[in-house]
Amino acid sequence: MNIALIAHDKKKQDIISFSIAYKHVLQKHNLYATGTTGKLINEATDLRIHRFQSGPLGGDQQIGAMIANNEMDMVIFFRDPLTAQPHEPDVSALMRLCDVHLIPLATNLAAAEITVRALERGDFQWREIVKRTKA
Ligand SMILES: O=C(CO)COP(=O)(O)O
Repeated sequence: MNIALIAHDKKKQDIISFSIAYKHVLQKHNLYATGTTGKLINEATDLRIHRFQSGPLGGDQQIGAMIANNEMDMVIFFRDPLTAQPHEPDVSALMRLCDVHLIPLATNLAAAEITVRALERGDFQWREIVKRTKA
C-alpha cells in the first residue's frame, strides 16, 4: 500500500512517536511524506520515505496529485486544529480529494491507530481491487 504521512509542526512529535510504535507495520509499505515530516520520521526510525516538498511549499498538493491519480491508499495527516496555516487552502484541498476518491484519512493519533491496526489485519485489500478496476 502507498501511505502518506503528514504532520503540522505542533503534531510532529506525535507522528514521530506513532511511526516508532508502528514501524513494524509501516516498513512493509511504500511511505510518502511532506518534506519536514518525512525527514524527522526518517531520522527517528530509519524508515525509507519518499519525501515531497514541505507542506507550505506544495507538498500537500503533490500528495493530492497522487490521490487524484489513484496512487495513494491511505493518508495519515496529524493536523493542528488550533493554529492557522499559511497554506490552509492546500490542506483543505488534500482532505477534499481524500473524500472525492474514498481514500481513508486519519487526522489524529486516535484515528491513525485504528487505521494502521486495520492495515495490519489486512482490511485494506479492497484498495487493490479498486486500483485494478480503475486501471
Ligand atoms: O504543512 C504540512 C502539511 O500541511 C507539513 O509539511 P512539513 O512536513 O514539510 O512540515
